[in-house]
This record gives sequence, structure tokens and C-alpha cells, in this order.
Amino acid sequence: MSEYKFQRDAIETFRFVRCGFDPATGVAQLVYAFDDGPELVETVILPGAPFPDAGADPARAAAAERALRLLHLIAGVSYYKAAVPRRIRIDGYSIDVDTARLLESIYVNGLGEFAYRNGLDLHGRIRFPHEPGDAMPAPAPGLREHALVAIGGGKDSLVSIEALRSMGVAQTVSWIGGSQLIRACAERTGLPTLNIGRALAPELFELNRQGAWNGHIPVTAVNSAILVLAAILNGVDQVVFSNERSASYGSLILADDGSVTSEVNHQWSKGWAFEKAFGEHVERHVAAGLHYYSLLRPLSELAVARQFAKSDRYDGHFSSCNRNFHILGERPANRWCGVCPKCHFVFLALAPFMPKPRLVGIFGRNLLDDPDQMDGYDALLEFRDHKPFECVGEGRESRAAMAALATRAEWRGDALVERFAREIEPQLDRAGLALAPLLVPDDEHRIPRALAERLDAYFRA
Ligand SMILES: CC(=O)N[C@H]1[C@@H](OP(=O)(O)OP(=O)(O)OC[C@H]2O[C@@H](n3ccc(=O)[nH]c3=O)[C@H](O)[C@@H]2O)O[C@H](CO)[C@@H](O)[C@@H]1O[C@H](C)C(=O)N[C@@H](C)C(=O)N[C@@H](CCC(=O)O)C(=O)O
Ligand SMILES: Nc1ncnc2c1ncn2[C@@H]1O[C@H](COP(=O)(O)OP(=O)(O)OP(=O)(O)O)[C@@H](O)[C@H]1O
Repeated sequence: MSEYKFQRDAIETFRFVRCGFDPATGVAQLVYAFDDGPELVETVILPGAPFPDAGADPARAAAAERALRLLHLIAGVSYYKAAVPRRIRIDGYSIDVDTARLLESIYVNGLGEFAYRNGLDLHGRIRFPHEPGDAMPAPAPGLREHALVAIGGGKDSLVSIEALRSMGVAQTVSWIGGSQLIRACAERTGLPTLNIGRALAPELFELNRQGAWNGHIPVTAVNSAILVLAAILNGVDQVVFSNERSASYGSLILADDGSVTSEVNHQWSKGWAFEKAFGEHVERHVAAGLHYYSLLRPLSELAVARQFAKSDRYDGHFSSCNRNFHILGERPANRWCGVCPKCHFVFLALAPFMPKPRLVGIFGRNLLDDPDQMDGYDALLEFRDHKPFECVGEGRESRAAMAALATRAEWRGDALVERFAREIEPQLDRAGLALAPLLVPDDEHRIPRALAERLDAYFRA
């Protein structure tokens, strides 16, 4: 690699070279290349090996192979983005038209922020080669009733884990990567855990140094595909994420005259369109009877925050600040950097539902009484700016939370709440500022029916 000269704009083809899984060691290798350049090898390590059924049971083996290929195809997005060449080639296996369409949607939409920031237009550029004809129906590996629940170290997955515990659903708390913060939260649940290793091809960092295109990728899609493979290997029938309905709404990009030119969703693979397309694809083409769904899809960010505030069990362990999760680089000293959009939003979203001393204790400071955070909060409120490219709630949620705080004696004197009431609120339609309508659960979700009915009552309590 050291002698390889990466000439981004001269690259013609991105290649899916091969993928393999060794049931004896639990190691999966995902291999890619640009043109005839060096191989880029991503590694995923699934604990619990050996997996004898993944080799011996024909339905399990077939489902595992399909899940592995889907992971290979989705995880390729990290490498494809480095040069965004016009041609894609898949060596060693072929895909059908449904799979090709799913991948095109994941690449184009999941790289939406990447494309916007780099001034690229990916529409019509990303075409996955496919064979004519329909896909073979999914094998039915006979999975037992059990949930692998993704945990990300923040409030959302902890809300799901506690909800499932209350419903008596057997679960294993599962995460990808080496984050100590996630491990601490997972251990705090007291439930069985599964920590999956993942190492990006190290050459990607060298490509970045040599001028690769860089930017955000749909990481939730990659994590989802990893957990689908893990579920099949472990013989369980559910993969549960904690993506709220607010994640389906992007940032509106405005022209100078204030008109909307486009919508870019940083968290597209946390949204409903991804969940629906991916979940249906898994059931139809990967493993019949494997349910992929988000337990929090009916809820807004504010409703999730309200739910989280009901227990203080994780106050000393959780963090939603993404600065904890860099592969390289610094992390915040006390779990909350206090200056990023996620810190801003989570502080604001929890404030209407938590006693003030508890919230200030979690963050170690009062972000709403710090004038230096004004621009950050203006972006959340969509006041003279667009919603940040981050996992934060809708502008109307931030405005409703701020309006609620402006009526409360304990908050209304704080610098940014006071400024909202004086300068911003008078320009807004009061009808849009009510908190209560934003807390009502929605009915668009993929939660299995029997569970959904009980959950609805749990979330409304
Ligand atoms: C931790 C974080 O927020 N990282 C984003 C940041 O990357 P940065 O360069 O500052 O640090 P690293 O994360 O260490 O990444 C190094 C390079 O590796 C690339 N890369 C990383 C993971 C991966 O799966 N594939 C990759 O190609 C990455 O692009 C860097 O070149 O800025 C990047 C550019 O905007 C973001 O892509 C990094 O985001 C990570 C992929 C990440 O894991 N972020 C999650 C914390 C995150 O954003 N979660 C979303 C979920 C939405 C979604 O599914 O899209 C959220 O909370 O909104
Ligand atoms: N490293 C990871 N491994 C597995 N799943 C993850 C990982 N990081 C995030 N997730 C999952 O991805 C989804 C989106 O992550 P997100 O950061 O929004 O959730 P969170 O960490 O639970 O809460 P918060 O929004 O407060 O940060 C959640 O279901 C989360 O569990």
C-alpha cells in the first residue's frame, strides 16, 4: 500500500472482490478494491465461535451466506465513497434486481450528507450490476424467540432495553466496536451481552491521507447488517434497533431567498424508509422469520427523552455525545463535550421531563445558561440556520421544548431560554409550540403486533 498512488479521479471501478466467514473462528472478511489496486479488507469478529450450525444445517448455512453477502455489499459504502467511481463490479457472486435497488437506495440516500458537503451528485451515478429474474425466496432457518438489541451508549437503546425487560422479552444487549462507554452501559443493564469486533480496512486511512473523498456514511445500515448475520449465527429471531420517528426527517437546505432547495438526512439509515426496505428484504431474501425493527419508531425524540427520564439507573453511565465514538482522536473527558449538537439537543430534550439539578448533574453544567451555545441552539430551533447534520430531533421538537421551559420558573431565567422567549418565540405560531401532541405515539412501525399493543400502553403510561 505504501507504494500505491491513489488517484481518486482516475479510478474507474469499485470492486466487491470477495467475502468469507469462518464458522470455526467467527471471523468474517469483507474484501474490496479500486480497479487493480490493493485489496481493502474489513474484518468483523463474531464472538461465540465455533458456529457448527452455520456449516452443517443447510437452511442456517444458506441464510448465513446471504447475510454475509448483504453485509459485504452494504459495508462497501465506506470504501466506495473514497473515489465514487462510475462503475461497480461484483466478483464471485451475482445479485438480483431487488438487492441492486436496495443497495442503490442505501448508497445514494445514506451518502446524501457526504454528497452535499462535497458538492457531488450521486443520483443516477450509482448502479449495482444485477442478473435478470427474481431472487430465490429466503431460507427458513428455524430461529428461537429472542432479541439481539443494539446498544449505542445513549438514552435511546436504554429506553428500548428497559421496555423489553418490562414486557418479558428475552434479550441480549449487543454492540459493535470497542467502546468502553457502551460496554459500561451494557454491563449496567445486568443482561447477557454480545460485543462484536469490527476493524475497517486500515488502508482507508491512508487513502484519506492521499485525498480520498471523505464524509459521513450510513453507519446504522452497516451495524444492522452485522447484527442480522449475528442473529442467524446465534439462531435468534429478532434484531431490535432504537430509532425514533424523528430520525426520518432531515435538514432542510435553504436558498438565500429562504426557499427549500433540498432535504439532507444525516441519519437516513436510522429513518423509516431504510428500516422498512431493509427489514422487508431480510425477511424475503435472507432469513424467513427474522424480524428487524425499531422499538422506538412510534416515538418522537421528546417522547423518548420523557421515557428515559422516568429512571435514573443510567445517569452515571450513558452519553449521547458522538465525540465518544471516534476511531481516532480525542474523546470528551466526562462523557459530554457540552458544545456539540447532540449535547445541546439531549440537554434540551430532557429538560422538560427531569428535575433541573439531576440534568445539570448529568452534564456537569447548565448548557441553557451559557450564551456561547446560542448559535448551536439557533440551529436546533431552525432559527436563521438549518438543523445540524447530526442525530437530533426535529426543529419543532426543539421549539416546543424551549417554549415549555420558558413557562417554568426554574428555567425561564436562564440566558438562552430568556432570549428564546424575548426574541424568537414572538415570531412563531403559538399553535405549533405545544409539547403534548409531540408525545403521542405514531402507528407507523414494524414492531411485531402482539408486542406493539403492549408497548403502546407502556409508552402512554
Ligand atoms: C464518531 C463520529 O461521529 N464519527 C464521524 C466523523 O468521523 P471522524 O473522521 O471524525 O472519526 P471516525 O469516526 O473515527 O472515522 C474515521 C474515518 O473512518 C471513516 N469511517 C468510519 C466508520 C465507518 O463505518 N466507515 C467509515 O468510512 C470516516 O468517514 C472517517 O473518514 O465524521 C465522519 C464524516 O462525517 C462520520 O462519517 C463519522 O461517523 C461515523 C461513521 C460514526 O460511527 N458515526 C456515528 C456516531 C453516527 O453518526 N451515528 C449516527 C447514526 C446515523 C447513520 O446511521 O447515518 C447518528 O448518531 O446520527
Ligand atoms: N456501536 C454500536 N453497535 C450497535 N448498535 C449501535 C452502535 N451505536 C449505535 N447503535 C445503535 O444505532 C441506533 C442509533 O444510535 P443512536 O446513537 O441514535 O442511539 P443511542 O446511542 O441509543 O441513543 P442517543 O440517540 O441518545 O445517542 C440505536 O439503535 C443504537 O443502539
